[in-house]
Amino acid sequence: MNIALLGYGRMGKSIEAIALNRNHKITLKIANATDDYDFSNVDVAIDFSIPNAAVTNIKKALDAGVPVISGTTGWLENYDDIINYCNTKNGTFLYASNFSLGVNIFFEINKKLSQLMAGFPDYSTEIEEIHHTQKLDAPSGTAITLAEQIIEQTNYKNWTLEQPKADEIHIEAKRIPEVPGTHEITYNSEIDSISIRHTAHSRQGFALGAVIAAEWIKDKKGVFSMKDVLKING
Ligand SMILES: NC(=O)C1=CN([C@@H]2O[C@H](COP(=O)(O)OP(=O)(O)OC[C@H]3O[C@@H](n4cnc5c(N)ncnc54)[C@H](OP(=O)(O)O)[C@@H]3O)[C@@H](O)[C@H]2O)C=CC1
Ligand SMILES: O=C(O)C1=N[C@H](C(=O)O)C[C@H](O)C1
Repeated sequence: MNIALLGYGRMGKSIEAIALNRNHKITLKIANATDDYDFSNVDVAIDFSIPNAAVTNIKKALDAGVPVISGTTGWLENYDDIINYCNTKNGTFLYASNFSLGVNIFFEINKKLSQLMAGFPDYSTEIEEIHHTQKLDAPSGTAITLAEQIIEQTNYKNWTLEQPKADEIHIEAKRIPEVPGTHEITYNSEIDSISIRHTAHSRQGFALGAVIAAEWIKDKKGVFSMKDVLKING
């Protein structure tokens, strides 16, 4: 399979290593907006760039009729626009705030736990995410997905990085050198606390998940999620 890497930073390089190891070729690398987007020899595009570049990168791939997966976070205010654009072009698109198998299992645990906790209003919910100091966005895309899952199951209406109101989930975003990504959800009452945590030990899981998603999506049409790729029921 011929892959375009839209973004060639930490994730782009990790994806390249795994893709080559799985006998794929990297036939296009875009490192900034002025590069030549020549998709003529590309089967799938993988976007791990920066929040300001993701929308343009995704649209350029869709314009070229190339299936595109995006792991870039911090651009989701434009998600609906991208879905409409993809459908108009009869294209193929998949976004995931987190491509690792472990976090996608963790998402299911989060959903189940929040369903259970919805019946126990003495507990309040908070989310902590920890990432490396180069990360441009806060909170992480993964923390937003976790918060949205909880909001769907409970009386919480929103999330906030600030001091939370009663109907808001507080997300604490910590930046510590070299941390690949840690997410913890805690339910606190006066009596006790219940926590679930996912800790990434490296970027390997994100990169492998992205390559597996690219292999899966290559010949498909439509809009997909990692639940489709990993065949998660829930
Ligand atoms: N969904 C998931 O599983 C994961 C998502 N991510 C997300 O992926 C994104 C990338 O992360 P990471 O690799 O660590 O970040 P990096 O900063 O290491 O890489 C991003 C790269 O994109 C480059 N870039 C700038 N402008 C453009 C452009 N117009 N087109 C293409 N590339 C451009 C940057 O170049 P320059 O430095 O010169 O600006 C940089 O090299 C982030 O949004 C992060 O949150 C990260 C890990 C997992
Ligand atoms: O920027 C990162 O590094 C990561 N970003 C993603 C996010 O924002 O959730 C996924 C992972 O946690 C690493």
